Amino acid sequence: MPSLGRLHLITDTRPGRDPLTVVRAALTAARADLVVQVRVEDSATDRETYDLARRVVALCAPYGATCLVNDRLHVALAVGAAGGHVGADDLPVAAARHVLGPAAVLGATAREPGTAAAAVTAGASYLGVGPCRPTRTKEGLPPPIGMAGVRAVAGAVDVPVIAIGGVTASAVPELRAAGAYGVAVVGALSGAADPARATTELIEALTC
Ligand SMILES: Cc1ncc(COP(=O)(O)OP(=O)(O)O)c(N)n1
Ligand SMILES: Cc1nc(C(=O)O)sc1CCOP(=O)(O)O
Ligand SMILES: [Mg+2]
Repeated sequence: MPSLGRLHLITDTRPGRDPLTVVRAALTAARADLVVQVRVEDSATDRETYDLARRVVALCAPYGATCLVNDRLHVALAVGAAGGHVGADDLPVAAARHVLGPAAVLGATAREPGTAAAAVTAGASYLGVGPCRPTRTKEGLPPPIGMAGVRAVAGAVDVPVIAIGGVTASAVPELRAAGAYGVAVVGALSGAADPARATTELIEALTC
């Protein structure tokens, strides 16, 4: 399995957003270092998800960037994505690994060390850990786990920890110091006036 990119751009498909324009801009700046996770609203149909994911796979390919699909692993397989991401309401990690196969990238959400270690044992190749900080992008999340929460999970596992939730470039140094390998963002790129420049700032913070 190739090494995992440190910057994960999660598509923002809320009304009024333009996820493909943001993906294109981020790819020009991050190239092969970018992981794009196709995440859609729960109300989106499988066909809509498939159409978006197919386009993202095609955009990523010339750059050697990685495309993952959130939740809907059948869509990941159908479009030839590199893998997927699952959380507590999705397929269990072991079942997701069975569906995707041994070579796929498989992310799992974990908020504390016990579930993190269990997810790795079940087959997760990276963990999405958060919310690190307050975020308005997703409703219904538990309170932020902060840097201490990231540190606790990172100390319990030997796979990359991808910090998520309210992440900005200025927060990256403390997240790395807490053990995060990389970050996943929605608003920091989707809401940026210049997504390519914002991508460069995140990559620089992640690799300096
Ligand atoms: C990198 C990363 N981390 C966490 C999540 C959240 O997944 P989940 O808990 O399944 O919630 P939804 O995104 O499906 O609403 C993620 N998608 N990516
Ligand atoms: C989809 C998602 N999952 C989270 C979790 O903590 O599990 S936080 C989140 C949204 C992250 O968006 P932003 O970068 O705009 O804060
Ligand atoms: Mg999910």
